[in-house]
Amino acid sequence: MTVLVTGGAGYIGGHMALALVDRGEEVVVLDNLSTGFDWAVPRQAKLVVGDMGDQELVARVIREHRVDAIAHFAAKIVVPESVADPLGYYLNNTAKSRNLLETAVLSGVKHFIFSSTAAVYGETSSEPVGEDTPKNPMSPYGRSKLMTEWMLEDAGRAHDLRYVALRYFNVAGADPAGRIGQSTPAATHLIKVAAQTALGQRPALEVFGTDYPTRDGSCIRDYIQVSDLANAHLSALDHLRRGGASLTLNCGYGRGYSVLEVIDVMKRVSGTDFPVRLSPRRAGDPAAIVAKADRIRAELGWVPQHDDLDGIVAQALAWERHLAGRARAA
Ligand SMILES: NC(=O)c1ccc[n+]([C@@H]2O[C@H](COP(=O)([O-])OP(=O)(O)OC[C@H]3O[C@@H](n4cnc5c(N)ncnc54)[C@H](O)[C@@H]3O)[C@@H](O)[C@H]2O)c1
Ligand SMILES: O=c1ccn([C@@H]2O[C@H](COP(=O)(O)OP(=O)(O)O[C@H]3O[C@H](CO)[C@@H](O)[C@H](O)[C@H]3O)[C@@H](O)[C@H]2O)c(=O)[nH]1
Repeated sequence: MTVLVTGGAGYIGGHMALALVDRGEEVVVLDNLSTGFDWAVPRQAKLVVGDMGDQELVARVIREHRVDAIAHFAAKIVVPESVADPLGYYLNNTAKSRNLLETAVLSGVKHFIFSSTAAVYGETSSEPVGEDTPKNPMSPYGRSKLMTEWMLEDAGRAHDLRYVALRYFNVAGADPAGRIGQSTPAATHLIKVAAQTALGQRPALEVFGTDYPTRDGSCIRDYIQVSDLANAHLSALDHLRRGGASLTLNCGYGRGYSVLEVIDVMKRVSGTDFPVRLSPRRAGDPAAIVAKADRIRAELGWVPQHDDLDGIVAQALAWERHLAGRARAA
């Protein structure tokens, strides 16, 4: 039995590939390396460089590696970029996921885990947000992912395929053992950008919007540590292999931090008082989004091990230092 990890050369997929090989699973990664890195794939996993929408290639990989489960991470993920290039996002995230799903069904793969996102909810009035909250995505990125959830739901009804769609909130931090982390140099994620700024790689950190209806005017997010998230996928895989029913679950800790609070933590943990600039709002950002996080614990027995913002920030900093060392050595 082999798990096919699409997007396994990327940030979260790479942590999943690592978690799988750490527990002795056979892993094949399929990645087009558009934002991923071949060196991020654990050496015990096989890397196939290619596109997840390429049905002939995917069918061959499934056959040759006797794939029994697909963990589908491959996507374009930048919210403002999706506002500027919606059709590119619908092609990569929705149309190619359709192809992947069809190949899975035709090839007899029965277990599918999908990287969905809190961005499917959009602006919400209820806080925290439960899975049944009406979906109102504010960006093409969020819509591209919601459409894939719908395809999964329909395909699960029509075919012999069960799935777990995990709606991640804001993923951050790095492998606690320091083996991998978030490596995209142009990443837009707050904690990554704050770590780069603390290390002097960026002149200042911009706060996008300080006039939101939140406790300090900046946006509130639920930051989940990346290996905790990978472990949730392992539990989802075990659930499906046990014959468990299809599920759609939030992945977050159920607690929100504002942008300004995250900056304070980064300043304290790094010991640097880096420059911060107050800037206008960024397109497509909801004011606050925090997970109602009990269903995943009940359904999968998931118990987070790294629910600690100081620790998450310290891991992000350590990984950024590691990347700087790599760049100097190259
Ligand atoms: N980072 C977050 O905070 C976050 C939050 C919610 C959901 N997600 C979801 O998690 C998944 C992984 O995100 P990430 O942060 O690791 O991003 P990432 O950019 O690091 O990883 C995505 C990977 O997919 C690959 N890829 C993209 N399109 C492909 C294609 N057509 N064929 C093959 N490979 C392709 C890229 O090369 C990259 O390695 C995505 O589906 C994203 O929507 C991420
Ligand atoms: O330099 C920065 C970067 C971000 N932010 C703010 O920080 C918050 C978090 O932003 P970011 O880290 O970019 O994450 P989100 O836009 O919330 O989106 C992430 O989290 C979503 C789930 O909530 C995922 O779907 C997306 O893929 C992922 O990018 C937002 O209010 C941003 O405006 C800043 O103020 N300055």
